[in-house]
Amino acid sequence: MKMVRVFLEIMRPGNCLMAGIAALIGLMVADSGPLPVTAALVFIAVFAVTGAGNAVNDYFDREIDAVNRPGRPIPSKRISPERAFAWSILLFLLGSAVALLINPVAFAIAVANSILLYLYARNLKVTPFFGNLAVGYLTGSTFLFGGAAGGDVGITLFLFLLATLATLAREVEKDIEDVPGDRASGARTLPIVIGERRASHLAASFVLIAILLSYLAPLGRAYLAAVTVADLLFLAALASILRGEAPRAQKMLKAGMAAALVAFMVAAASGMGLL
Ligand SMILES: CC(C)=CCC/C(C)=C/CC/C(C)=C/CC/C(C)=C/COC[C@H](O)COP(=O)(O)O
Ligand SMILES: CC(C)=CCC/C(C)=C/CC/C(C)=C/CC/C(C)=C/COP(=O)(O)OP(=O)(O)O
Ligand SMILES: [Mg+2]
Repeated sequence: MKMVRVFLEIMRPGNCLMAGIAALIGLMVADSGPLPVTAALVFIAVFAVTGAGNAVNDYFDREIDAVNRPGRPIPSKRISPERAFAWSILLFLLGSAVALLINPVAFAIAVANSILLYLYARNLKVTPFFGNLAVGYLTGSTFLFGGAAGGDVGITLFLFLLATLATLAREVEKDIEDVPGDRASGARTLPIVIGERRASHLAASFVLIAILLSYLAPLGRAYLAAVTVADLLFLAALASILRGEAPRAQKMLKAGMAAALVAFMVAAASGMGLL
């Protein structure tokens, strides 16, 4: 049982769940009456590919995590690097195969994201800003994947933009938080290259633009009420960013992202005539 649990733990199931929900929102925004089997395939594909990305990330990060996060599955020796790597490849293949059952566009996104997640973990992560850009695109792509499965990427492009901006801000704040360890290991992250102050101002601008754009969505009054909760959390995160409190800012940004998913679920439900 412990072995099964560590295979799930290395996937970071909380992130996989958020990503799967985002993809379902994209599906419901694109198609107000999706078939249950399509919804199941969308959720499974995104859950598997996201989990693969997290597992392969821990495989390539095992030396850094042994210092910064020794409790994680590989540095704590609860799973071998080889098994973690094999598990990630299996999940990439499973997620892409399930996406193939949906339609060719969904399959193309799943394969492209799988390759990008692998390259991020192996190389891209340590390149200034491009690593952040990759994670920002990948997070936003969950909505595009759901929209593609529903046959209309349309408005999911707007959700893609919001999610990418919020994730970019959070990734920059996580890099500011990690500057001591990254500097010691020679990683050239954005705050190390342009300075923490400029990097935090960039993160703040991403959050501000995302908040302003979130009110432009033609998604109904119930959505506006729900997204206000998310935007209040993003405003709190903005205050933390400007005060130089990166650890608090990145946690507040994740809370805002979760609240924003609820707001998008409200929009999808009202679009389906459920509200
Ligand atoms: C202003 C506004 C309404 C913005 C929209 C925010 C939104 C809906 C974001 C999308 C949330 C989402 C699809 C999350 C998927 C999973 C996830 C948390 C991805 C980004 O995190 C990657 C990160 O590097 C994981 O690190 P950690 O959380 O520390 O394990
Ligand atoms: C739409 C499809 C088919 C897949 C989407 C795939 C998704 C949602 C990816 C979301 C972003 C994500 C979870 C990326 C995984 C890579 C990752 C764990 C980045 C963070 O890693 P590090 O920068 O090493 O920081 P930590 O490991 O300390 O969190
Ligand atoms: Mg990592």
